Amino acid sequence: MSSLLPAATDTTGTPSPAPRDTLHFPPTHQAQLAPYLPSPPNTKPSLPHVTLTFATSLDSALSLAPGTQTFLSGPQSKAMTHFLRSQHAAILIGVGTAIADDPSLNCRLEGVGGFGGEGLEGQPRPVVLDPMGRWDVNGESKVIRLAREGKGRGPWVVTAEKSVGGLVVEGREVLGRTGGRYIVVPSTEVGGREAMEWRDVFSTLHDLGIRSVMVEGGAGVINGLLEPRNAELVDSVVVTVAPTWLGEGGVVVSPPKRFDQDGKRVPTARLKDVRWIPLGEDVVMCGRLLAS
Ligand SMILES: NC(=O)C1=CN([C@@H]2O[C@H](COP(=O)(O)OP(=O)(O)OC[C@H]3O[C@@H](n4cnc5c(N)ncnc54)[C@H](OP(=O)(O)O)[C@@H]3O)[C@@H](O)[C@H]2O)C=CC1
Ligand SMILES: Nc1nc(O)c(N)c(N[C@@H]2O[C@H](COP(=O)(O)O)[C@@H](O)[C@H]2O)n1
Repeated sequence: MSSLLPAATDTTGTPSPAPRDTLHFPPTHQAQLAPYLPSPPNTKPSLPHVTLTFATSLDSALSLAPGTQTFLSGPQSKAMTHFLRSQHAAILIGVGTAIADDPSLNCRLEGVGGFGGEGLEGQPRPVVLDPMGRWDVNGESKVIRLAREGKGRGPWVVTAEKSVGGLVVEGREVLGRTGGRYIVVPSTEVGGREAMEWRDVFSTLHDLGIRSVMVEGGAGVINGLLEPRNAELVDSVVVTVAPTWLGEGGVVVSPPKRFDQDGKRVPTARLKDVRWIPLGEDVVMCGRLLAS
């Protein structure tokens, strides 16, 4: 992933103006994040670098209520998120987020493709984990519209073998036209759902050439990745903490309880190598998961 990207020019060599929603993240702040970014060589064979990142309230909520989108990040930390997006080959979200947010999942940082840069340089691949084929991806989905406008890539949708037969043809066609596709990952039926091992999801993405993944959420995805058995898959954690309490009923980051060999309750996960970076009214906390 690049840091200095060539400016897009028109046929006369004049730089094209960047869109109005273009974001800027200063180099001094970029340098503070550097230790947590993907940098080759990746030490995990056949797996990408994985960064777990999200914005949370002081009561650990990602949004006010299920099915709703809540803006927590201030302007500076939003620009930080887009800088992170520019540094990863893919952004992954769960289907709950795709349905609730209709997200853009592109990078709007100054200098990336579609935002002053050439082609799709620096644009990550959106990946939606949708084992049951619940996401109605269509021509009006924001991620598709942006891909059509050259401001992002077409999404890859990770689904279960069992769901393939039920996928609507329009979804397939819409994905195909923007360079997106469905990807099948092995799954096991658990309580009527198709559960996937995160190792299988990431190794499939690695097989498809993806060397770094920024996992943005939502709660189901994050809580699963914070389970001790998945800790070794996560390389960095970058959390934006916003100075607000959303109140009861929010969608919260709170991974399952953990017990030691004697059945005594212990913390589920903890970070090491922690750095706190104040950005506007928010604080961005970076770290690495302690091995369990
Ligand atoms: N503040 C922030 O930074 C962010 C906030 N959000 C917010 O989070 C909320 C959405 O969170 P949530 O509802 O938890 O949804 P998620 O986006 O976490 O999606 C959860 C779904 O993903 C699928 N999934 C997750 N893990 C697995 C697995 N191991 N194997 C197979 N499938 C899996 C399941 O789909 P299925 O149900 O089909 O089995 C599951 O129900 C929204 O309100 C959104 O706005 C989201 C991202 C970031
Ligand atoms: N960093 C961050 N801060 C917030 O306040 C958020 N609500 C989110 N949500 C994540 O970003 C996606 C929406 O942004 P785009 O439309 O893709 O620009 C959303 O789907 C979550 O993944 N993130």
